[in-house]
Amino acid sequence: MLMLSQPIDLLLKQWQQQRLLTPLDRHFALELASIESMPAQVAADTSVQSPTANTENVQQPLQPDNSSTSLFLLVCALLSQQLSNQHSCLVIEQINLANPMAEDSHKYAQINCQISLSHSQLIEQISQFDAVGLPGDNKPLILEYGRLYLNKYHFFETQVANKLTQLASQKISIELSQSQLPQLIDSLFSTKQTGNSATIDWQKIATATALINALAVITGGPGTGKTTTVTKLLLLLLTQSNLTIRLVAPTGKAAARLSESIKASKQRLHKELTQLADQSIAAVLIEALTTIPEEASTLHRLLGVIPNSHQFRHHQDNPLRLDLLVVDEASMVDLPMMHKLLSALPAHGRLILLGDQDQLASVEAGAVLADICIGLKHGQDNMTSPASSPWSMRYSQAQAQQIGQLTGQDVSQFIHPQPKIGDSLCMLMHSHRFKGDAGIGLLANAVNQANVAAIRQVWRQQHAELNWYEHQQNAQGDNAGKQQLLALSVQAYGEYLQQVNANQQAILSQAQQHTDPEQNAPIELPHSEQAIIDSFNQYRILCAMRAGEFGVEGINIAVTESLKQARLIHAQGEFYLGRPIIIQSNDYNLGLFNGDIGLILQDSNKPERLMAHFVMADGSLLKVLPARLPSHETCYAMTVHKSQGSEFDKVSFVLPTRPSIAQWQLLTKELVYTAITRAKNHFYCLGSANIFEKASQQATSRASGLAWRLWGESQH
Ligand SMILES: Nc1ncnc2c1ncn2[C@@H]1O[C@H](COP(=O)(O)OP(=O)(O)OP(=O)(O)O)[C@@H](O)[C@H]1O
Repeated sequence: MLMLSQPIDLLLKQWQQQRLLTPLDRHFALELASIESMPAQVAADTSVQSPTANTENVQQPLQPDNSSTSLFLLVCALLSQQLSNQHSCLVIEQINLANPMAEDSHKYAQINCQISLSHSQLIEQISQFDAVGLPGDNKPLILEYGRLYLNKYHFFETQVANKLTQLASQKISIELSQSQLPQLIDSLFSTKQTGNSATIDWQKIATATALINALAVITGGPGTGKTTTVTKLLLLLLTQSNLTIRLVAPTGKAAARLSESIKASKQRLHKELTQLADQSIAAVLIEALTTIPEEASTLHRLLGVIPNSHQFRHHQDNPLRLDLLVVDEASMVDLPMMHKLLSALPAHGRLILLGDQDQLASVEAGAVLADICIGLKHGQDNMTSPASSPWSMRYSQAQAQQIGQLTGQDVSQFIHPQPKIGDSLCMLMHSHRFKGDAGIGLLANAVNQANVAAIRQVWRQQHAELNWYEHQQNAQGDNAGKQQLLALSVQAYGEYLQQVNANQQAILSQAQQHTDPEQNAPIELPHSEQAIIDSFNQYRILCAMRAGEFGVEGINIAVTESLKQARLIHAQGEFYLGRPIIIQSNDYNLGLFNGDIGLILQDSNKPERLMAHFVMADGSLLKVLPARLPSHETCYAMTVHKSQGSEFDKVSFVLPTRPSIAQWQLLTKELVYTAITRAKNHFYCLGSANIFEKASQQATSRASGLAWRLWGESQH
């Protein structure tokens, strides 16, 4: 069955040493082998270094190995490797039989293992193992349609698919003859605002979608009007009935931004409504507008964290008390979290998912939002070029008809014989932020379509809002691009640090005037804490990598040094005035979570004391003594992953100079797209054209059966 250069247990160890497997992957395989009642000499822990383990780059002759134990260990190691890389399962057909442990990008890897079976024979062999069962079996591994799962992930995936399909099938009936809804919709979506009455107004259709379906998934890139649309549709829903609505996002930062966006959108809408010609309609809408909630919380807070437990207070048997849940930044929600969220939804609960399907997938397993949307990829059936295929809606006849009645929009061209969950989906494609020929929008689109010619053209056009810093040596032997990046960063963070320093000066001069602290009047500071935090959030350096000179670690050190030289910071101790920090673990007692960003500032109530200042999801300010902070690091630069759900006026994106094989796996088009779309007005990139272009062509693919469960055979 196998051809091996060494016994499998030694090979597992070798792959671990070569970092193709993690220690966990290897132990997972060995542990399962013990359940499978494999021979002791193989199943036993072989963690002691074996003198025969061959890690040299020498090709050993392959020997046949027909033991099912060896095959089982190999398959378990491959499954665990997939799970470590955020896949939900191992797709047997995708195993490279000629060299199963070789990485895709590592074409010349030495061959030390081959599987001498066809994929279908391999599936048959795997199904014979004791530890492998069929869906519903109480076995550690589940094999279904050629996908091998850990039982737990199979359960999550089937539950998520079932709940989404069931929600999508729940229609909300509207008695149109007695409803004011069509007039209300018309009043909210005037042609003046959408600009062009001849084209389809997808925001209007997204609104109708959420009015008539218990599940609505509204997706689109930055500035396509997701928040504007959801505000309007909440308004319409609230004119119909009193609903308990909750707004959530995966992180505190994203929740705070959702709150801000909803508030801003309500204000804009209020202004528009006061100008409506029909005063009676305006009165109905303005009244409902005031009842739209503004406060958003994190998913964790909504579900009720139980400290030191993976369980939440709300679940299937203690559902959430709400009628409608709006989840923003849904692309960040991983498979286990989506399962927990859907299980906690009450039976009558409606769900609206908002997000950008093209952004980075969740940090943990799965790519739930992308899997939900994949059925809208036109031409997906032949899978020729999924990255660049266009999106196309997929409606049932009844849905198209109802949309027509509610909005006056004709979507009959999108009627599909097998709409599946398509009736619940609506994609907004027109960005109102990056208008026409704005460079950031054009670059984001070109990357999204993995279109190298278009990427080159956008850079050639020399848009004012796009700047390229090349990794190249200058006469002094320094990296010229990096020097430019550091100069820009000193200038950009300089504005924030000048405010911090101006406050310090004000405090010092006050202290000099009043030597008796008892007599100190409250100090009038030139800049409020909020203004300082807003100033810091104007600019951010986003790195593709964590480690190395051009990773978060190296860039943070370099920026700190440059700011010191510019005398903008006086970084003597660990906690110096103005140091930005990012939290790296959850502290439920303090209410701080992984990814929260804080600034070390003087406490306005007690200026002699430095405190870490955080803006919470509800917009309030949390001050924490530095000594009490959970693990954290400096945050002039952060990873693109951690920047999801945030936006900055200016963004610098840093690519590595010579990525390793492992680093190449992280350099994907979703990463580049996410970095670009964090920038509102200026995008700077430090890199090399070939790395930028190659990364833009690498689409993330997460093995999962969710798309197939939701959309059927064409996504198999
Ligand atoms: N139909 C429209 N016509 C004109 N401007 C619009 C329209 N829809 C939204 N906008 C404007 O576009 C901007 C972005 O809208 P909005 O915040 O709703 O987008 P979003 O998709 O939620 O963005 P983000 O990706 O930042 O969450 C806002 O200034 C909004 O007023």
